[in-house]
Amino acid sequence: MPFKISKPMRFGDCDLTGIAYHPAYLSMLVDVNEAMFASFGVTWKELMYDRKLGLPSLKMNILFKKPAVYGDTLDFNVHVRRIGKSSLDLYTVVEVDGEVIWTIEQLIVMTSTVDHKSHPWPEDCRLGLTTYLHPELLTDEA
Ligand SMILES: CC(C)(COP(=O)(O)OP(=O)(O)OC[C@H]1O[C@@H](n2cnc3c(N)ncnc32)[C@H](O)[C@@H]1OP(=O)(O)O)[C@@H](O)C(=O)NCCC(=O)NCCSC(=O)c1cc(O)c2ccccc2c1O
Repeated sequence: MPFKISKPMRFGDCDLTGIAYHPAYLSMLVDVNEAMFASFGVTWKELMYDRKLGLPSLKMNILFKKPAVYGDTLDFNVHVRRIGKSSLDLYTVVEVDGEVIWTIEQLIVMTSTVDHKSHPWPEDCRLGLTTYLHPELLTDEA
């Protein structure tokens, strides 16, 4: 089962032609990633402030298939494809009324915010992420 959450397309998320502006999508994606961690009890605030850990993206591969417009509801489906020692391979499918609007392959690496080097996943994160694990969605290009 992927992690699922919905987000409204607001007026400020759109360009002058009325379709989604892609930086707004990426900003929503960060909120979605944060909500996924919160769903298994790990808050980013605690990770960053107390444990001094960060979650920068190393790689993104985005496909915009159809435009979304003001008033649409974006349904995010986040699949965990692989949990490495410090890396995390996510595949997110975003739909409006069951139609795929955009997809993103995202490689995140857990890092120390002290030296900005990679850091192994803490056990609670690894366990929580396993909830959404779909290794069958891994592709050779990932
Ligand atoms: C992220 C890096 C520190 C990694 O450096 P490096 O590659 O030297 O580290 P390792 O050799 O230890 O590898 C770690 C891990 O990554 C895998 N890997 C490395 N390169 C690749 C690759 N090209 N393709 C696939 N996989 C790769 C490697 O196999 C290891 O996997 P394991 O699972 O085996 O451990 C360094 O690259 C770096 O600093 N990059 C810059 C990151 C950046 O600036 N991103 C821009 C956006 S930042 C951002 O979005 C963001 C930052 C935050 O601090 C946040 C904090 C909290 C929440 C959100 C944040 C956020 O969104």
